[in-house]
Amino acid sequence: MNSPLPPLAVSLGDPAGIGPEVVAKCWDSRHALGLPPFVAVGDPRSLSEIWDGPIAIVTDPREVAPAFDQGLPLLAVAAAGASVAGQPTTAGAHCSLDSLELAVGLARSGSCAAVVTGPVAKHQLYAIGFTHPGQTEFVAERCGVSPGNVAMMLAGPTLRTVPVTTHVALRDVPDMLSPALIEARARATLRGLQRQFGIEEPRLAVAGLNPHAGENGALGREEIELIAPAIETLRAEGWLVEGPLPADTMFHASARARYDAALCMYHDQALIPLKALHFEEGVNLTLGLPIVRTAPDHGTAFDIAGEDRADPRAMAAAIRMAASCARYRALNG
Ligand SMILES: NC(=O)C1=CN([C@@H]2O[C@H](COP(=O)(O)OP(=O)(O)OC[C@H]3O[C@@H](n4cnc5c(N)ncnc54)[C@H](O)[C@@H]3O)[C@@H](O)[C@H]2O)C=CC1
Ligand SMILES: NCC(=O)COP(=O)(O)O
Repeated sequence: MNSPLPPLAVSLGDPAGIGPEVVAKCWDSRHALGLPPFVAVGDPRSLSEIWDGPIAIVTDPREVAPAFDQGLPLLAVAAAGASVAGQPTTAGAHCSLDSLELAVGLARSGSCAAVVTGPVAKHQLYAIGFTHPGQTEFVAERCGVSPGNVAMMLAGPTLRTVPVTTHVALRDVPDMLSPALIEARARATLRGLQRQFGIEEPRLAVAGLNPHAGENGALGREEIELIAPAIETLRAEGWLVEGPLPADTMFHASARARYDAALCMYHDQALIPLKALHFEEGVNLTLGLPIVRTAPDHGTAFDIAGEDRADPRAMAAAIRMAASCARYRALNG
């Protein structure tokens, strides 16, 4: 018989965002949503302000499984100052970073099976001196992996996408692209499909950067000079890779059936199709790490925080996917 996984660590994200609400709703519906034991990591007041359910304060992940049916287990990280939903503060940004740090540490130590990160506001973090583009790169660094060697995958029921460049200005994208970066993201994606999803021979579709994938160089030369050479290298290594494909025709239903993941050149090229199809259940996961990390695809949604309107399904999908990837890794190494 398989031994049970340790609990998952779920950071609440920005205390003024919808992270606390969707985590609380996940706990409320844990049986219906099929969720394994998890421990929230963050500010208790961000929960009690928007939820009157039971909170079980724990100090050790080993207390989580026995407490899980009594209340939402919480490892407390207090924010300096009150937390008001919809009103982000500098203290809240510090709290979201401390919660992320603790949750990642729990996964790295093995006392939690995986980390699921709640939404943070990037501009709030940048304002307190956070130098990473996002949580993806922060987690990579904490795990001792170069940010270039991880992949930010957005996954839904019928589509998985990975942007080569992540949180950068669009005007900087062409200069950041290189065959080496495209190859590194592709390898992290392909190995992640094998290692976390059990797809033995993964198929990767690679998007072009320019309209019509450059139209033979008439509409841009990145496909010829950067993307096609990277694809050739990957094919020579034995990977099943096609492209560069025109991005506008690679996401309809019959095109999606031909690949396991789409490698895209920039953030919106990857995230628009995923969120258009699967916003309510989209999961962001980081491939290439020694730990499992997932997150819901949405952000802090300050515009609806505290109004009991936040949909918990993406957080639930992130928790389920973290558990399933952790189980797969535990069984297959
Ligand atoms: N993984 C993360 O930590 C992410 C963080 N962000 C951050 O979130 C902040 C806000 O970003 P936005 O682009 O406005 O995206 P957002 O996802 O926070 O909100 C976009 C729209 O969707 C709605 N929405 C989002 N999640 C929802 C849910 N679970 N239920 C119901 N409605 C929901 C919001 O009310 C809003 O109208 C930014 O500062 C960004 O940095 C954005 C995406 C991911
Ligand atoms: N748009 C995706 C996103 O913002 C997720 O970023 P990260 O904080 O998980 O790196």
